Amino acid sequence: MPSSGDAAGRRPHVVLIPSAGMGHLVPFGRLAVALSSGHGCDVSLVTVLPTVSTAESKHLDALFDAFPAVRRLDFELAPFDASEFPSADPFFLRFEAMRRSAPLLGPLLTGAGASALATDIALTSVVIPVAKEQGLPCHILFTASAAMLSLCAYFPTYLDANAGDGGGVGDVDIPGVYRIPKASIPQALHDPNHLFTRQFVANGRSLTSAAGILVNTFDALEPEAVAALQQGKVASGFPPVFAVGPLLPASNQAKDPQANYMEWLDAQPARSVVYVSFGSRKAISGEQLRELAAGLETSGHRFLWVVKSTVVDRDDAAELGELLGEGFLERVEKRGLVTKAWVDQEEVLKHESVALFVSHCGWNSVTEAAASGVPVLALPRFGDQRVNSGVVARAGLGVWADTWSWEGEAGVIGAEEISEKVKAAMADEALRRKAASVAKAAAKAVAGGGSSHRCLVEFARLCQGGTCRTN
Ligand SMILES: O=c1ccn([C@@H]2O[C@H](COP(=O)(O)OP(=O)(O)O[C@H]3O[C@H](CO)[C@@H](O)[C@H](O)[C@H]3O)[C@@H](O)[C@H]2O)c(=O)[nH]1
Repeated sequence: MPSSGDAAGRRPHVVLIPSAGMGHLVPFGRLAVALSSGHGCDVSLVTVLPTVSTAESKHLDALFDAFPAVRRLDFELAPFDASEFPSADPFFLRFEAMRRSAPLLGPLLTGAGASALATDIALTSVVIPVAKEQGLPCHILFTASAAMLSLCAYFPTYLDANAGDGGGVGDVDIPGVYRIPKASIPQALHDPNHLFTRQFVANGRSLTSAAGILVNTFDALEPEAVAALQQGKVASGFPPVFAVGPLLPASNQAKDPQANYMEWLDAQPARSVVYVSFGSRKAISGEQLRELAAGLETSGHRFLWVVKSTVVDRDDAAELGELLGEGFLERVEKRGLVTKAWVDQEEVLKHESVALFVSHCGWNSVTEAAASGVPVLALPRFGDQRVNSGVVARAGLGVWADTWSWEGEAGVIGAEEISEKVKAAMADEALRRKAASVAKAAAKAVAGGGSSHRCLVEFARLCQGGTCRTN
């Protein structure tokens, strides 16, 4: 039953505070739509200004237009002198600006009449203290996999237990989940003194301060990790965990009027196209791009390849043709489309011509492939993407070519290997059937009475001031 209000009949007002980057903003927008449309919550989505990219501004504008029930709560960052950090990336600068603007957040939340908050793991050190001051429960929407959440939750304990072993990190056997091999763990975590590792450990410890943790996954996709987290096997004192995914696309992507990829897909035979995309962030080097181009060419298959300037190393910011190898675009003209546009990935994955998704396994892409039943050929690059690729392989949603040699996150996979893997995955009927069954399980999870739907109901009840029955 959706919550219908507190004793005085008031609906809970959940304020969502995302961190920067499309990979984080997209699931927050989807959660906002889900909570406001079917679960009796008033929902505000904090829009941090200025946004870090035009993709973000366009995405937010399209979302608020399409879903007026989601309130826009603008949060103007206090000006600060970014030249203090000459070589910092935009995401670090955004975090620093948020940290410095934290005193402005309390009045914003009071003014909005918030009754509960949900924020990103990256912002807990900023938001949880403000929530405490305001007496508001603060939840986390974890935007990566439950496997990654369990690694994050367990990692502080793991490091404490292995402190005497020369400080290195090996395989990590997460209680109740499974053993994550060293080669899958984000590379920076191999060094316990790395800044990223210290932040990861701080994030892991902060999880127990949250009132609840939402994860964009579902029971059937990650049965071990979801159960272990919900049963408190991974870390003690863990808050309730709500597996609410796949958070469904809200069909609200900002459309690029110049882009012709849908017409191109319409003209291709059913289940003939390999869709290739590596998310919204820098994820692939120029050298890897050229190997991928050559691999796609020799595979002989049709392909739609989304190459973003932000996905290309800054040093390689050349024209596409030059970037992908001489004559490539001309040679593949009849069977390949390479675009720099922002595509509506949901629409692409649902298109009947698409047969395979060559993906970096950013978690949103994995959940979208799961919802669409398109098999994944995992080509992870950095951060959580190897852990996610392991999930993809375990669930039968795709193949992770873990025979691909591990040469660190900057390693390059050769054209021949890519070509062989693409050909094998395109010919794999059993894989196609398994991916379709994952999509059925995803649809069941989010339908009324399904596991993810029940978790959202429980979450809304908790925001209402009720008790939680999920865990
Ligand atoms: O042309 C495009 C490109 C991307 N997308 C969407 O943008 C999102 C991208 O998210 P994701 O697939 O997760 O990739 P990243 O942008 O790389 O995501 C970052 O955030 C994720 C969630 O925390 C992590 O799992 C990744 O490793 C991290 O790089 C997805 O919803 C895509 O559908 C589009 O719709 N059109």
